[in-house]
Formats: sequence, structure tokens, C-alpha cells
Amino acid sequence: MTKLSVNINKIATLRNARGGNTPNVAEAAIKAEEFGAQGITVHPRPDERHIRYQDVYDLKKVVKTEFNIEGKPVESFMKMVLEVKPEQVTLVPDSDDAITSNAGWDTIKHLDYLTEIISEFKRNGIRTSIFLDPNPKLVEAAAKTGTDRIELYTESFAVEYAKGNLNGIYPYRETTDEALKNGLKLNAGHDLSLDNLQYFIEQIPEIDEVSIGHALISESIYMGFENTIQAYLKRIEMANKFNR
Ligand SMILES: CC(=O)[C@@H](O)[C@H](O)COP(=O)(O)O
Ligand SMILES: NCC(=O)COP(=O)(O)O
Repeated sequence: MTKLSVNINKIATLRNARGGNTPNVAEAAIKAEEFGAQGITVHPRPDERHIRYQDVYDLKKVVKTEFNIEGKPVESFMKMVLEVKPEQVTLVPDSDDAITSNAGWDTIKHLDYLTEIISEFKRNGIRTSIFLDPNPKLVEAAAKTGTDRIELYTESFAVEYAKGNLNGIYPYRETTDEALKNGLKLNAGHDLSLDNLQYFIEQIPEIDEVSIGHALISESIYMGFENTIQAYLKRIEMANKFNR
């Protein structure tokens, strides 16, 4: 059954807008788990535009489900993750000026670099995942890095699905098949929403974890945080029934 990890970056965006501590990021994580979240994801970016490094240390004290820290493995990120020791770290090749994550790793070009970093995290008992475009040609090299999982970067699926084009799923199906052949487990994320999640999981039931933030926090404005998390869990449940 696919697990839902709630990305709370945008809670921190709202908190930072006024310079105080409302909404409280740690309280949001506690509530998200109370409402059914099976994991908490954060993406502390170098400019700390939303999640700050201190938030990560504060969240470590309260997260009771799975804690997933995403980011570019710069030295400060590596140091923080090795100190916090979350259940999972997800490596993302972000450029510092990107408005959001916009690409996965070139695992062929960065094989040695990723292998070294992944071995450091695994030596410290942290499960690793690497952000990957839905391209089967990148999977064999991803497996060679020693990573536990890949995270399918789902923006292109979301864009095509919003246009009514269901064919956008095919690269994800092909990449998943290649990943399973190479002994990798699968996560997925970026631009997943209440509109597109059920179809995605129906077509790719092997996904172990989806991490969802921007749409979920936005939908919560209208539906409420608890109702929205419950709605996501229902979408996953319905998708799994489809595959029984
Ligand atoms: C890796 C990924 O897709 C998400 O972490 C995404 O980067 C969210 O980041 P922002 O909340 O900064 O858009
Ligand atoms: N890894 C994806 C994530 O954590 C959240 O991405 P988004 O739902 O904010 O686009």
C-alpha cells in the first residue's frame, strides 16, 4: 500500500511571510500525523526560503512516523542530515535559483558522486532515495549508486494529465519496470494532487511512498487540513481497490 508523506514546506512559507512562528511548523507536522499522514517530508533549500535548518532539528523531536529530508547534497545539507538521522534522505539536483525542483539526476554523469554520498548516508543507517526523471535509461546507473529507492519526478505526468492526456503515464510505467528489474524500490512526487493521484497509483501500484505538499496545502485552504489528508488517503485506498 502506497504511503502518504505530507511535505510541509508551504506551512513554513506562510510562517515566514510574517516573520513570527505562526503557523508553527512542528505543530503542523504533529497535526498532519494525527490526521493520518504516514510520513513528513521537508525540503530545506540553501536560501531557507521556507523550511529552515532549525525547523529540521525541531521536527526530528516530534515526528513519530517517517521523516524524509529532501535536498541538494551540499556540505551543510550533508552535515545536518547526518546529525538529524531521518528515516530517509532524498537527493535532489536543485540549482540554487530554481523556483522549485525542476529536474532529476543524470545518474550516468554523476554515478561516482552519488555513489560516494549515498554510501555515507547508508553507513549512518539512513535510507536513500534519488530524484529521477521518468527515463528508463537512467535506472541501471541509479541502481549502481547503491541507492535504496528512486523518486519518480511526476511533474510531466501532472502536466499531461491536466490536459487530459493519459499517455503521460507511459514513461513512468517503463521506468518503474526497469527499477523493479534492478531491485530498486519506488517513491514518487512533485505536482501530485487530489485530481491526479488516484490514476497515477492505479497505473503504478508499486509505488511505496508519495510525497505531496504544494497541492495538498493549497487544497487544505478550502477543505481543511484533516479533510484533505483524509481525501488523499481515500484516493490511495481507491487506487489499491482498483488493482485488487
Ligand atoms: C523534490 C520535490 O519535488 C519537492 O520537494 C519540491 O521540490 C517541493 O519544493 P518546493 O516546496 O520548494 O516547491
Ligand atoms: N518530493 C515531492 C514533494 O515532497 C512535494 O512536491 P510538491 O507536492 O510540493 O510538488
